Amino acid sequence: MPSKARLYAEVILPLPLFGTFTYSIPTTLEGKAAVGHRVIVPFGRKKYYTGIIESITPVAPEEFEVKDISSVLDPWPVVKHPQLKLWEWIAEYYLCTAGDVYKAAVPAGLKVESETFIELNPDYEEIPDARMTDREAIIMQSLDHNGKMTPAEISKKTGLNSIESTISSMVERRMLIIAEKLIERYRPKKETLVRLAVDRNDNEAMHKVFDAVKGAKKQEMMLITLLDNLNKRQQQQLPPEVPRQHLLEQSGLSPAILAALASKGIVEIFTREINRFNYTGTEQGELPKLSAPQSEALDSIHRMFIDKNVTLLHGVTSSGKTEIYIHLIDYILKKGSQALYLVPEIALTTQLTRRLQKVFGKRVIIYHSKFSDNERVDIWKRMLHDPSPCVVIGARSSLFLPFSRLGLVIVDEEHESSYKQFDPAPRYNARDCAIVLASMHGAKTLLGSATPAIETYYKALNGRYGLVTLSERYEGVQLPLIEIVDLNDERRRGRISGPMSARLAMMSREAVKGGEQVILFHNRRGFAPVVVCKQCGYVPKCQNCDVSLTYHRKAGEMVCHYCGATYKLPTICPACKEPAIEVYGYGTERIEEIAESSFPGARIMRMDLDTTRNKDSYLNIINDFSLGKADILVGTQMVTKGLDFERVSLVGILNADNLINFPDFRASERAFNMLEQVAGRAGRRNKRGLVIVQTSQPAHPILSYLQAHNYEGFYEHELEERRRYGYPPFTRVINIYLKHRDEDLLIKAAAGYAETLRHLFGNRILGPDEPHIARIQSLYIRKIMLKVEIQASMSKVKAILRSVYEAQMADKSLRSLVVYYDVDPM
Ligand SMILES: Nc1ncnc2c1ncn2[C@@H]1O[C@H](COP(=O)(O)OP(=O)(O)OP(=O)(O)O)[C@@H](O)[C@H]1O
Ligand SMILES: [Zn+2]
Repeated sequence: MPSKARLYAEVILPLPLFGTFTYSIPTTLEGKAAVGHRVIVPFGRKKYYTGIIESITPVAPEEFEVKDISSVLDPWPVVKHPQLKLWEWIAEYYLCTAGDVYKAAVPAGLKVESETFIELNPDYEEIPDARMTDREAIIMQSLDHNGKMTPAEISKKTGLNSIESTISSMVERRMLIIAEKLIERYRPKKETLVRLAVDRNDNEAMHKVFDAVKGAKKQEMMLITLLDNLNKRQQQQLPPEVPRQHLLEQSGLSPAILAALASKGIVEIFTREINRFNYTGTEQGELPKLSAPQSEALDSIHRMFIDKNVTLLHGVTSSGKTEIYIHLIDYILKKGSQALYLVPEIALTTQLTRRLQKVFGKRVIIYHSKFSDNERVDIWKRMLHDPSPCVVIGARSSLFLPFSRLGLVIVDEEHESSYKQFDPAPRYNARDCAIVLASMHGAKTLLGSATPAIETYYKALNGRYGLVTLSERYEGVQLPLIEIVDLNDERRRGRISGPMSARLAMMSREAVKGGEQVILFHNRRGFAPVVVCKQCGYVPKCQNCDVSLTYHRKAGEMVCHYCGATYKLPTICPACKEPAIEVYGYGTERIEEIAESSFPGARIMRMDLDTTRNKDSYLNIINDFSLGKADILVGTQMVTKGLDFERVSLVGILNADNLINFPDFRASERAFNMLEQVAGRAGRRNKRGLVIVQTSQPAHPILSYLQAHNYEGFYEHELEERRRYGYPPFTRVINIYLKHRDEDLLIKAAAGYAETLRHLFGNRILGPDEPHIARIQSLYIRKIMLKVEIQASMSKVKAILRSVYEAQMADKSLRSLVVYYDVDPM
């Protein structure tokens, strides 16, 4: 029998393993399995995963036996061509695997995976004298009672801990069997509807229907409610069906009544899948009218885009960058394309959504990680099947949505470090990926900021990017006045108690009295960042991380801000046994409390990680503050950027030292940006705002640039430092992280690794160093830094890094060493 040539698929799996995996396409699936499709494939001994087909080839792999694809999940590709190209680029550039990118890019609901279930072996015959331990008996009973369960469920049901070894011994003795089952996590949303089972225009039939409910008052009422609704819907040209819930609520009758009508064959009750994506936006409204400088800037952007793919809009805070973005988006939508509007933090989507919906109505799509997985799948599906013009507002992961005709990407606050994902891989910078994504679509990118990243401004000045400047605030409001308060001096003069100088307290009080609002910014959350024994100096640390704990009073516990582990505050010092544990310092929780007592009558709100755990909490805080339901907003960096509150006249920065003193080459840049941004929240309308900066280093150069709102000056100063010490934009930095449970082994391994690298890269290698936090989640950490000249070939550099990795890992004793890279660290 002449065998037809087979086809093979290269499949990306959601696993941290390099490369793609080859599967054969069974003849039954030929034509159905194509690039970008979701497929279920077997992997390892028993597992099944959802993979994405990256490519198809007729060339059979030589060395090994390939397995078949088990099934193809959809009749269409779930990932489109430019997206796959972006994934490839990210994996290559950020030195991670395609699987890492896949995991981050696609909502979990689209990744059906197999899960391990344990069940009783129906063929197991109890041998009369076989001994069973108590634990085994309990597990047997529970499985008999509940049917198959995952190991975790068994643990929960039986209350037994560490059951893995018990289970595996029972499996070996054939008492239990392991089954793999595919779990689909995505649940489509369903709507239950009611329609009439007979033709409403058929008088005879309708007579019979009314006869059938004669005497049954409630059924008759229900029927009339239904008919009423159907009439109304007919007038509105809507389909002849009514949501069941609506009928029940309107009639005030029970589901049993409706069921009775159904059993008499009068109505039909049926369900239908609906997209959670909410189409109920308002209709398209007016575009904002631009001021003269804004229109000029918009024209310049259009002109820049003629020969530049990327343009930087450098506009001071409250200059109306958002309004310009809105005009650009409108232009793109009218051309029939889609736009992506990236913001660095979810908090920013709330105010923006409202501003954009006013103009673009239901064409605004919001996407970020606070959406439930089901909601994310629904948005994904909508984007997949509906290529019509839309604007997506989102945090970094919205980059991965299946755009079909992207025409414009806006990266607002492009300097923000939160665009960089630090953990887990892919450690990508969404701004830089957005530029690549746009170019893959032939689209343009607009970067916007009042404080551009040094690298971005450098590229703009050198002509790589277009540059458009907007140097005045909307309606010519002056940039806020910056007043520096010297904390040391205040202490000497006894003019400070607690976290607030007398000056800041007085100005806050005055602002509130005058009906204005105040933002107090402090970049530490919790109640007190220092817990210490007064007697012996003992400081409680996280058991998993090299981090001292922060006391959270409301929760009544100490928290590790790295891994989230919580501990009880000891009353007695575990080291010296004295009851001398004290808490010091200030976090936002404590500042809120102090503000409450210092400003009696003032209404105070707090916005930080602890008060914004769920999706609506941002919205509520921002809305309430906008509506003037509070006078003072205390917050962490969340309050610093992009937010637009009309009545804020005073911003207090409680401790600028926390920002300035950071041992890393980006510290000054980060501090300047954050200070300028938070200052920019003050006095955005009408009156000039005031910013009070408390610091013990009043002469620090950053602060004088801040006082003059002199971004260019700061840039020149910082660029000189970067040049002198060989940092970006003059070099490219790749940090190589090594982690291991065993510190001694790690120290040796890191020294060896750095030595090998130094042979190849010379003095471009720095370290190994112990990072600021040298142990996280029980793993010790060392960092090696590689700085390469900007002209060097990155593909060569990366090839060398890979070969070093392979050579090092050949040493069996380093098997469990974790190695990863952070390319362009922030
Ligand atoms: N052309 C305009 N018409 C009406 N209002 C405007 C106009 N331009 C700006 N504004 C108002 O001025 C305020 C500041 O504008 P916007 O928030 O766009 O500034 P921004 O440049 O994005 O500032 P930031 O960098 O601080 O985020 C907003 O409340 C906005 O509505
Ligand atoms: Zn920890």
